[in-house]
Amino acid sequence: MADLAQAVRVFAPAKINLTLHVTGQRADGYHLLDSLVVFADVGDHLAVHRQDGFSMRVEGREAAAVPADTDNLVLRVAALFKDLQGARFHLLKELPVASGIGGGSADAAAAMRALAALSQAGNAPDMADVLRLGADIPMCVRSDAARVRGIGDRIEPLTDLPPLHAVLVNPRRAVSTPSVFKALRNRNQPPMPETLPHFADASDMAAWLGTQRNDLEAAATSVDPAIAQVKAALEACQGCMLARMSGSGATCFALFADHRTAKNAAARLCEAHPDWWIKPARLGDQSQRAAPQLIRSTT
Ligand SMILES: C[C@@](CO)(OP(=O)(O)O)[C@H](O)COP(=O)(O)OP(=O)(O)OC[C@H]1O[C@@H](n2ccc(N)nc2=O)[C@H](O)[C@@H]1O
Ligand SMILES: Nc1ncnc2c1ncn2[C@@H]1O[C@H](COP(=O)(O)OP(=O)(O)O)[C@@H](O)[C@H]1O
Repeated sequence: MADLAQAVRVFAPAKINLTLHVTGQRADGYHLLDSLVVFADVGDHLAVHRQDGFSMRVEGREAAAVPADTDNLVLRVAALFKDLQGARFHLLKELPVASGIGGGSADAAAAMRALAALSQAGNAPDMADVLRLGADIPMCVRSDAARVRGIGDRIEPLTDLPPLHAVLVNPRRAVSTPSVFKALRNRNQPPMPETLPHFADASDMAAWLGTQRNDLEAAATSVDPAIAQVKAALEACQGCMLARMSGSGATCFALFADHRTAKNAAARLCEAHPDWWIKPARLGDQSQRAAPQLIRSTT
């Protein structure tokens, strides 16, 4: 049998909630959601080496706000792996923290994919324990387009979505997810239709998305009014087919017909708002890109 790999690198793609309907609330306070989720070719990068004992280093443009101790979701998810003796993590942080695009969840999910490649089968943690760490983590493990219901635990893969071109914008202001859920007025909104339509192309899909919602948008905007400014700036971009907030904010996305139009819009926004985090992105299935890549092998 081949020896286990010694080290792998993994990409942790940003999660984008194209829709986010809040359909109820459980007795424990968690909200029931119905969300169409895709992943971006923008994200964090994690390298994981086998070693005895755990250690972590966080670098990159967005590293300052990220804990590098046992509060980091990477170390917290690693602690759930049975019999794992240790690992060295090196996180390159590109995604803004507490921004509604699941950065911490994406990192935790990337650590799970890496540790699955580095450890013996059977060591993997229970999904119920993972879900308690972060409701977004299970959907980020696959990093593939999905309809997500429950509190994030009912994941149905969506295979025939058209590729989407977007611009992601964060005003560089962290928004806390619990504070947004707390500010929510209506916790019982209608779900998406039981059967989603087939989309001929990106513009067909954007038109349908326009009939759906992010039910957290008003609550998040009451927590941080800068979200309204970000959304208005995206809506004013040439070729914008739809602008909406992702997750609990503050990141908003806009959809465009092609990558060139998205890149032009991003360039203009960068000129007008040099202090914002602005990225053109391709949205869809990132599962191949997110798969662990061997750094060194003993085989
Ligand atoms: C809103 C969403 C939509 O995808 O995304 P983000 O804004 O975080 O990216 C997620 O549901 C967030 O998932 P995640 O960020 O993992 O949240 P968790 O750490 O599990 O929960 C943080 C807090 O948010 C609230 N929470 C979270 C998920 C949920 N379905 N109902 C809730 O009420 C709870 O108050 C919980 O204590
Ligand atoms: N690897 C990580 N990256 C980002 N935040 C992390 C990480 N580990 C723990 N956290 C904590 O998780 C909280 C939520 O961050 P994040 O996952 O980026 O939010 P969101 O899901 O809204 O994008 C932050 O306040 C941060 O302190």
